[in-house]
Amino acid sequence: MDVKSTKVSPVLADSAPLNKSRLGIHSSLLPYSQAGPTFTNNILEIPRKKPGKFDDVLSNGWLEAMRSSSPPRKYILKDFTNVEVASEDGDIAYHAWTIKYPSALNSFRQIMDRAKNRKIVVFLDYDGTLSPIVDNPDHAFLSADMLAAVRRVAKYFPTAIITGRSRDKVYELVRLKELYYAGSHGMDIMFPAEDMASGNRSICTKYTDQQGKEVNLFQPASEFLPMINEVFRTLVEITKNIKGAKVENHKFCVSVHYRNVDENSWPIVAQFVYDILKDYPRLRLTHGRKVLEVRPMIDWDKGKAVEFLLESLGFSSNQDVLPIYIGDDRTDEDAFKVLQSGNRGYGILVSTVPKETNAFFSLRDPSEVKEFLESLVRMKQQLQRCQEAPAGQTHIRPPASTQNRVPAREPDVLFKGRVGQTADRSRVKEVEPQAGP
Ligand SMILES: O=P(O)(O)OC[C@H]1O[C@H](O[C@H]2O[C@H](CO)[C@@H](O)[C@H](O)[C@H]2O)[C@H](O)[C@@H](O)[C@@H]1O
Repeated sequence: MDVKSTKVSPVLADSAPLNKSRLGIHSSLLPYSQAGPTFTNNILEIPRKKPGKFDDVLSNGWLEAMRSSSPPRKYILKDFTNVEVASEDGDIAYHAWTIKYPSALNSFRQIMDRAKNRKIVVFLDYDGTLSPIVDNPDHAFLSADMLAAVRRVAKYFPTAIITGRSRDKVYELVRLKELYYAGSHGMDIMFPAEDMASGNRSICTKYTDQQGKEVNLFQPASEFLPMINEVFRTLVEITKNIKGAKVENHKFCVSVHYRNVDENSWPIVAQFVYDILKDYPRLRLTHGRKVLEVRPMIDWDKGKAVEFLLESLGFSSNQDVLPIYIGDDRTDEDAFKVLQSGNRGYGILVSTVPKETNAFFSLRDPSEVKEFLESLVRMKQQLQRCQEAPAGQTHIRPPASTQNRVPAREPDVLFKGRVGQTADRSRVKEVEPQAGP
């Protein structure tokens, strides 16, 4: 990772925005916010817009991306096979997709073979990966079982959560001190000072946390803090009359949720965000699951955060480590790409529907994520027991939950150094570039 260049500035060259803010709201948006969208007889009226003027968001692909962030049940399988197959319940399509992106549970032995003599490092996304997607982002809690699984996995493997949420917010939801946390899509990383390998120390800010512990903070977008706050306030104001819209401040990025907005009003949400980005050329958009995310235009993402954390843990050598990243979202693709390049590790996409991805394996939903984490723990425990067992009694069985998923094989073939299957990179297509203003 080129963190050194980051030290100078990770910010892509760009002109500064015109800061004409008044009352905390960008002045170019005041015509909207002063009059504001209003409802007459339940019909949303937006004063400044001419009828039918959503050309920007129609032509730049935003609306299409917004719709595809929640794929229809009847999914057309055409991107990854030569034939078009329509499946009423999605099962056939899903099954065909898992040939290309096999289940990480079914492939557990393969993953463990690859982990031989390597340190597994676990990276976890939060929403849609550890907690199921729910309508209200404030109610995205971890189940007690998932919390226990994450706690156990962190006992045996370095484990980090990398999320689009703010670091504080995700910590409030997880509250496990033994994890590493990267909030704001990796733009806010906290790392215990004493554990940090020397390389990255110089680009961090020292900070003493509430418990008096020294931590290092890496915040490559810190100069954007006032701008993000201003954009947050503006977006709250201009969307306040759009029923169901919700704006969240995640410190170095802002989320505009449209999950609970009537689909007819999605163009309005999109146009508001689009107009903001026109006024703040140093900000950009990424699409998440029924959420538009406004973030600084800096060369930093979840993939860069994975590299930063691996280096901070002292695992810059590809040979010593097997990073596993589990995520469900488009923003997780940056991390999948990093692991895919040079066959460094495994990305695992969490999805109940077929999706084009840079991940290597798949899992259906958070309950399968939990099962996978538990399998990692059981495998590690078995290994430890083996190491303590008298010589000659070192047979290892895969964890019970994955035993019936793997093809029958001699139990001790595992960990005998069989080379793990090499990634067939030709199968992976580029993901759609994120739309910009
Ligand atoms: O990187 P992540 O941890 O996956 O965070 C991405 C976004 O997650 C949250 O929104 C998503 O989950 C919500 C709760 O299930 C759901 O209501 C929403 O529709 C999803 O987009 C979070 O609220 C966002 O701010 C994050 O950016």
